[in-house]
Amino acid sequence: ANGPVTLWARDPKASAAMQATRMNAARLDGYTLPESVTATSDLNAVFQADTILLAIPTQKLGAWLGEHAEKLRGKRLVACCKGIDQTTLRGPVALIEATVPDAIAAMLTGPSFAADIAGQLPTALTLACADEGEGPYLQGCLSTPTLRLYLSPDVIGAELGGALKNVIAIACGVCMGAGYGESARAAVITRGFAEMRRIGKALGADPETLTGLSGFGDLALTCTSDGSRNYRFGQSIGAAQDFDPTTTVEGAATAISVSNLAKKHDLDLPICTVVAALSDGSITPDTALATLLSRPLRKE
Ligand SMILES: NC(=O)C1=CN([C@@H]2O[C@H](COP(=O)(O)OP(=O)(O)OC[C@H]3O[C@@H](n4cnc5c(N)ncnc54)[C@H](O)[C@@H]3O)[C@@H](O)[C@H]2O)C=CC1
Ligand SMILES: O=C(CO)COP(=O)(O)O
Repeated sequence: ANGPVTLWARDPKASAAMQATRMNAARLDGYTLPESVTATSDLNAVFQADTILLAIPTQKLGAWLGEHAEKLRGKRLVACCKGIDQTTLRGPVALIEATVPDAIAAMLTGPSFAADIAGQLPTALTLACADEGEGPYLQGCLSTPTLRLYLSPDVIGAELGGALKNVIAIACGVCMGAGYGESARAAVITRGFAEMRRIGKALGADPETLTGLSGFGDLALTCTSDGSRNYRFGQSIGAAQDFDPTTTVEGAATAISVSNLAKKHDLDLPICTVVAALSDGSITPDTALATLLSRPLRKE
């Protein structure tokens, strides 16, 4: 809404339809694009901008950045995706920093369903940027009267919160789909949050960041709402129902990355580990439950 904004999509038919109808019927039906938005499939139009928001799913981001690294040099690159890359075990900001080292990297994250933002419902997010000069600039130009951005210098904490809450949301969906109940879901949210803090500590995140919008805030939203695709994916596993494989479910891939991070850093992450196995169908919900409940009793 603060435009002008160029909205790029790979598929020329999809971008032409968006430009003509002012809607994205396939992904965000019922919402009109602001007049300031121009949809295109021409990437050169994107490279003319100084600030680029990247909403490509995390597992595809590294290759896209690598392909266009030269054109992205010196730009402000704001990652909007939430996940940990399976190949490199990096989050979106670390992927940007590794691939386009002279870009200004930032992360926009926190509790926000796309439809809520498009409907101009009140929303608060974290804008994480380690650059003290550019962070406030991005905070200002991406905030609107209904979209309130809080600034953080902690990009590691912000990218971990967004990535890990999706994994815990799958576990919560499984819990509800399998009929384990709301008390069990509350336990998963709480013990999942403990795992998030454990990973954050190992990777150098500020613990305060994980208690903010990008961590606890997004965990609260995604673990309790079937507006979340990760939660719904978990529900389908719990209820042994089919799930549309074309739906973007970042937490399934990220759970595997987290399991590998657990091995690398010698971390005990039981919920994330069972989510990785549940997501690829190698264990059932009842086996996951038995695994978690039979662990030795310990201090909280
Ligand atoms: N939808 C939501 O409410 C929110 C989504 N996000 C994050 O945004 C990211 C994207 O999610 P959505 O936009 O919701 O998913 P989506 O599935 O609606 O859209 C993803 C788009 O990326 C395109 N795409 C896939 N691979 C690509 C590639 N290699 N190059 C170019 N385009 C490619 C797909 O064709 C699709 O149009 C995810 O990381 C998600 O966690 C974050 C906050 C809210
Ligand atoms: O990140 C989101 C909300 O903050 C969207 O969650 P899903 O990707 O699970 O739909």
